[in-house]
Amino acid sequence: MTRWIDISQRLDSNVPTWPGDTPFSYRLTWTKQMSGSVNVGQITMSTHTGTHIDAPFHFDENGKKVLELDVNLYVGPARVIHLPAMDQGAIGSIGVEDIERVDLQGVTRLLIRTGAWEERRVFPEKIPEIRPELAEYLAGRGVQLLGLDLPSVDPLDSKELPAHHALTRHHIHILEGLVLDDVPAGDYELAALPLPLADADGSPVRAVLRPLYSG
Ligand SMILES: Nc1ccccc1C(=O)C[C@H](N)C(=O)O
Ligand SMILES: [Zn+2]
Ligand SMILES: [Zn+2]
Repeated sequence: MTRWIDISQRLDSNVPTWPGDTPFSYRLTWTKQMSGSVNVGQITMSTHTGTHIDAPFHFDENGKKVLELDVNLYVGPARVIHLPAMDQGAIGSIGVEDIERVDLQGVTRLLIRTGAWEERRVFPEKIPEIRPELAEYLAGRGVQLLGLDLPSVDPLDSKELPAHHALTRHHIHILEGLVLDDVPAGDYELAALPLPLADADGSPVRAVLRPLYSG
């Protein structure tokens, strides 16, 4: 039995938040001393803080909300690939030509390590973006979940969110804010389940991987 590796951002008061969005906080509503029996906590956070999934309702009024998403998307085999050119500070975009060399045979969950978000404690100023035409290419190869080590699949100042929309149009679901720094490229089993939030536009997840050995 191989062990599960945590690929989630730690949620504490220092976790970076999208500029202007709700800061993360955990506090005790009741202490054990106050209640006489238990500590009871309260969390306040944006649904897009740390490692999280986007529901289509995040960017589409008629899009699915978190509870309507199929849990099967978020558990199962996943391939991790590295785009080493990105972590040299050469921030660009991720398109078909960056992925073309990768064998995507049988890959339904693709996790991309760009290494471009180096200073984890600070929200990045610029990130590589997914070029919208990549959505069609990935969908054509059977990809249904795209995960990245970035806080968004579009440029941070984008209002149109072309990559979010293109991915959704092609039935590819979005997982953001992964921590893949120490994860070698290869095949894994992934679990990154959203909470059963009935009306939500996104959800934090605890994302974990364990190596899959074939043969
Ligand atoms: N938290 C926010 C607050 C304001 C505006 C955007 C956001 C986002 O998180 C959007 C981002 N495009 C995302 O991929 O989830
Ligand atoms: Zn998001
Ligand atoms: Zn997003």
